[in-house]
Amino acid sequence: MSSSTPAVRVAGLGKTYRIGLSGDRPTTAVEAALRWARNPVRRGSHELFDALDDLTFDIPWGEATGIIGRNGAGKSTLLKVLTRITAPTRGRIELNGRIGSLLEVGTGFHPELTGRENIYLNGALLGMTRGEIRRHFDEIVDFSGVAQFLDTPVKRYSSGMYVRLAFSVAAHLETEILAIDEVLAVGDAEFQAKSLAKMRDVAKDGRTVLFVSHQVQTVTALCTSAIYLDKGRLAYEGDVAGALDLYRRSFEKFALEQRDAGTRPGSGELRAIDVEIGEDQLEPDGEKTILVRVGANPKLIGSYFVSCHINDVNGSVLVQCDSRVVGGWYDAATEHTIRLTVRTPWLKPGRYTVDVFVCKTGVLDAWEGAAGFEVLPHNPYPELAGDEALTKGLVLADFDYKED
Ligand SMILES: Nc1ncnc2c1ncn2[C@@H]1O[C@H](COP(=O)(O)OP(=O)(O)OP(=O)(O)O)[C@@H](O)[C@H]1O
Repeated sequence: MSSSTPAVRVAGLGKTYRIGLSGDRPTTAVEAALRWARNPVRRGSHELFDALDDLTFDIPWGEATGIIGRNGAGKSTLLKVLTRITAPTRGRIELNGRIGSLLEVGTGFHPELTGRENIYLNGALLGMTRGEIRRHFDEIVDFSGVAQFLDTPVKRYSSGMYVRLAFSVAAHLETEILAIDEVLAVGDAEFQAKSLAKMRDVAKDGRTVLFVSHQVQTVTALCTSAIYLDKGRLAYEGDVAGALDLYRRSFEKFALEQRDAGTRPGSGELRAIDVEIGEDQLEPDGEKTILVRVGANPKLIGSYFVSCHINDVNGSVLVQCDSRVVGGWYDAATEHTIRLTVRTPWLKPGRYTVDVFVCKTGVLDAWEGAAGFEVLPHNPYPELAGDEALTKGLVLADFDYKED
């Protein structure tokens, strides 16, 4: 690897999916909504969707580069294209070294083979000799902590064991470039910390790490540079702080845009007018009340229902709540304010967002990020408010729940 040529060079890279075919469908309503918002073009009889569009960038040697962007921005697709899991539709990729990867759990290993056999298989696929693999074998096994199960087929591994071994193989085999997707979040906290340290060492050795994550803290801790993708396009490349700033601002911008019902997905025959949370600061086990005011459309025949998602900061849906469960169907002839109450689960302190859907047979209105709330660290002495309780030493100050 010469330092004058970059580790990765990408020029005019694009990936277009043909959508509407089985297996290519969006998996969630929000996903469908996001696609709709990106105005897929119809070319001929197919609907084509640009998951990546005209990306051009270089990644130098020794960088740990974070790939940041909102859900559906194209982060995983970019890693899949770089690692040749999927072919690009346009453009050019230059990898000036071998690339090891850890993408979705379940890819990369052969389920019927044992841990030991998979280590050799992976090494061979990366073009390594048996001798080279043997040299790293012990450190791979030690790091992964799955020594006891080395001769067990990996299909019997838990997802945590699987990820530990897969990460260990990817990080220890001598590939010059390492591509890791969010998947590490599957492991326990201790393993995540150990993996981050390992990735930092890999970059210090002059190799290059590409890392996809929604976790702002992890990106800050690991990465030395970042690229920010927005709807499949490269919106920023540079330092981590700049990329994270854009990422944070995209949520505010998106929330503002979504207030304008005309920009939201859905048939529009009926729209939510307003969404409120009973209280915007809750205890971890507090009841979450979501009030959805829905307008009227006397021309709409039949009744509708509402549902909502509660999402964590990473955009994962934690709770889905649906008025149909309690027989909540509403007549569109008049305006209604519908109350959805979620009594469980216990939520860890942090910031949550709420998506609201007004539906009949299809989606009439999908309002992503319609409201948000904060779950506070539990105060066992509610008679003393926040700071006062802390200064009196009554509340444990070392809660581990630092959200960004
Ligand atoms: N095989 C496929 N066929 C059709 N569309 C696809 C396929 N794979 C991904 N897409 C679409 O391409 C877009 C980008 O997906 P990708 O998984 O790369 O995004 P991401 O930024 O990694 O999102 P997330 O943060 O949610 O994982 C999404 O809208 C997704 O639905």
